Amino acid sequence: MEEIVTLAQNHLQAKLPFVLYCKPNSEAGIGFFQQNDTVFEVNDYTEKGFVIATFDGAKTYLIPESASAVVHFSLDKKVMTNSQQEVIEVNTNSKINFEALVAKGIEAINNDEFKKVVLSRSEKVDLAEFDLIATFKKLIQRYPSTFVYCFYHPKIGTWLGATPEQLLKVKDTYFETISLAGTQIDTGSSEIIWGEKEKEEQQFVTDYIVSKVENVATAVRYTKAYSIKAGSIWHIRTDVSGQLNSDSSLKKVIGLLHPTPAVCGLPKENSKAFIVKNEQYDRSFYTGFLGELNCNFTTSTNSSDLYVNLRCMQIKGLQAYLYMGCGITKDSIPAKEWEESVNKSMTMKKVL
Ligand SMILES: C=C(O[C@H]1C=CC=C(C(=O)O)[C@@H]1O)C(=O)O
Repeated sequence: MEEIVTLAQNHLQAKLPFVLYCKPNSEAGIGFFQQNDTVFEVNDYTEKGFVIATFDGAKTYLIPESASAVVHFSLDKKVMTNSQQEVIEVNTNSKINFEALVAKGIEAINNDEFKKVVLSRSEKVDLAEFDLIATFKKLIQRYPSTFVYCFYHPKIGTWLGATPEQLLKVKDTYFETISLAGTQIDTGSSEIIWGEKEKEEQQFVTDYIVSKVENVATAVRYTKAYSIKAGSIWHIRTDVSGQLNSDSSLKKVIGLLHPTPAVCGLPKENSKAFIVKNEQYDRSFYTGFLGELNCNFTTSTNSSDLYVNLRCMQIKGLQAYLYMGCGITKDSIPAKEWEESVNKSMTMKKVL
């Protein structure tokens, strides 16, 4: 890991783009070190490299393999305990604004504008000091079951995160994706019980994904919903897989899935319009997607491995902008959704 730290620090100093990432439950990580500062964009999804796309689909950037040194590194994964005291400061204005936004979302659901909408907020945290690579290392140690990354491009920005959500994995015609929604904080109990609100919220995602992939694939299968933990947060998850039809391009499949009701809503267009109109900030790469495009850089085989950009933050100088969102249904309670967003923010706050 020390070699990669030096490489990344040199690239930072030279203002050259790079990305470091580590797949869920992996013993090794990968770094892409771009050799120039060109901004590359994905055109037709046949490109090879590391992709990062915005929520609104407006920008899909690439660190191309052809312009980069690709470096493998092993991880120093000493597991961190959660014993640290967590100080939760409540910003009253943010709470009032977020709860009002959620209430507006519930009202729109009651007016039949849509069935579900995922509403989010951004929180600025002032930092006394910040070390990008050290923070990335802390994310790896704390969240080994997630996709952890740190992305730097002098003309695009600095982002890092630890996401529990796969968007799409494709190898030849075989694909996998997941439906992830419903949140509860880990209390240490071995029995995880879900309320009807959370079950319904996750079922919306599963139904949407299955209905979309059935248009482009055969032999579609899905598991029973089960509980899964990321850091100190539990979610409900269903695994979906199948065989893509020969004319189902990556571009087509991603276009059908993204953004799923896990980060947008149902139906997609109405809920997206509500988000864009009412959230009053630009999600940018939060709830976009990122990962390997057309190459598994560990095995050098042709496959794609993409994740939804959750539990992430953008760094601007000595300020971190944290992003967190909550699935809103007719049964949502604004104060509970606020609390959920605070719990999600702790994923990032613990490493700052
Ligand atoms: C939108 C986020 O989470 C999504 C994924 C899992 C559970 C979610 C929920 O319970 O609302 C969200 O749908 C986020 O973490 O910012």
